[in-house]
Amino acid sequence: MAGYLKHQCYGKHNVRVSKVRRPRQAASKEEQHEFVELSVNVELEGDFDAAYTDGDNRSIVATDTCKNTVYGVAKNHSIDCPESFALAVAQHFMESYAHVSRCRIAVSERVWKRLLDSPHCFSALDSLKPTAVVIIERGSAPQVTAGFEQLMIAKTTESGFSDFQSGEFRSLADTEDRILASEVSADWVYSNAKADFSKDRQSVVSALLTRFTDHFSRSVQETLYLMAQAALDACADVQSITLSMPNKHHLLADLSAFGLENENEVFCVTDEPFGYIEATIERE
Ligand SMILES: O=c1[nH]c(=O)c2[nH]c(=O)[nH]c2[nH]1
Repeated sequence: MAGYLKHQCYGKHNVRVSKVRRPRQAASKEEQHEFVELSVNVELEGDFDAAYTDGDNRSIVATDTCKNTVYGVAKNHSIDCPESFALAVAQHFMESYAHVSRCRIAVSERVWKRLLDSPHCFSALDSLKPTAVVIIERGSAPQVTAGFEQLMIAKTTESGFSDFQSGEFRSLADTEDRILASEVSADWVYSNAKADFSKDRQSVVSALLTRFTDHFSRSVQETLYLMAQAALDACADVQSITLSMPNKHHLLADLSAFGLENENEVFCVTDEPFGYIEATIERE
């Protein structure tokens, strides 16, 4: 054979699981349901070389078993947040299979919110998607990363972009008043796995949003940096945070051909191409 097996990793992706909790209200006989839905990626590394090189499957935990493990852990544990569920699944694999050296569990949540006051009807219109990744290497403490995707935010003033490089291909004019819109993704890394994940999640999101509103933005880059610093200030257990803030352009529509003035009122919304802006801020 011309090559050797340098790296291998396998598991099951997009294992979708939902869970209903049916606590009975003390005061009434009505059940007030709670509903959570997660999509889970399982990846295992370890002593599986022979399956690749010799067709020897004896060490393989079937990906079907990986899928079933997600359902089993969902049955045996309450699903309080993506972080604690990812930890429980990762710990299950590490405790059950001594030849697994590293387990990575990535979870993303679809948030179902109670519809009106119904005890059992929900809607999932909310855009923010909580995420978590837990990695356990044998002999090391779990490494927990929490985050979210698809947080749509915009400000219709208090944003400008000026004094940037002039060059052969610059056409964009300086502006002191524009729309700033983004679909934010965040990942924050914990310094330990014993943090209060649910409380910290609320604090991080609230700090990010508050900072977004409270200043004149000179660029997406500056706003991203200020938001990330606010998140670190809000949560002592967070070691670093990565924010990705694509600039979803709202460009002033040129209505001059129709004899119409456009006083920062009507915009062309473009999905593509978009500005890509990302940074990681690490606690000093
Ligand atoms: O906040 C911004 N940062 C950029 O780097 C950039 N580039 C651009 O065309 N518009 C913007 N806006």
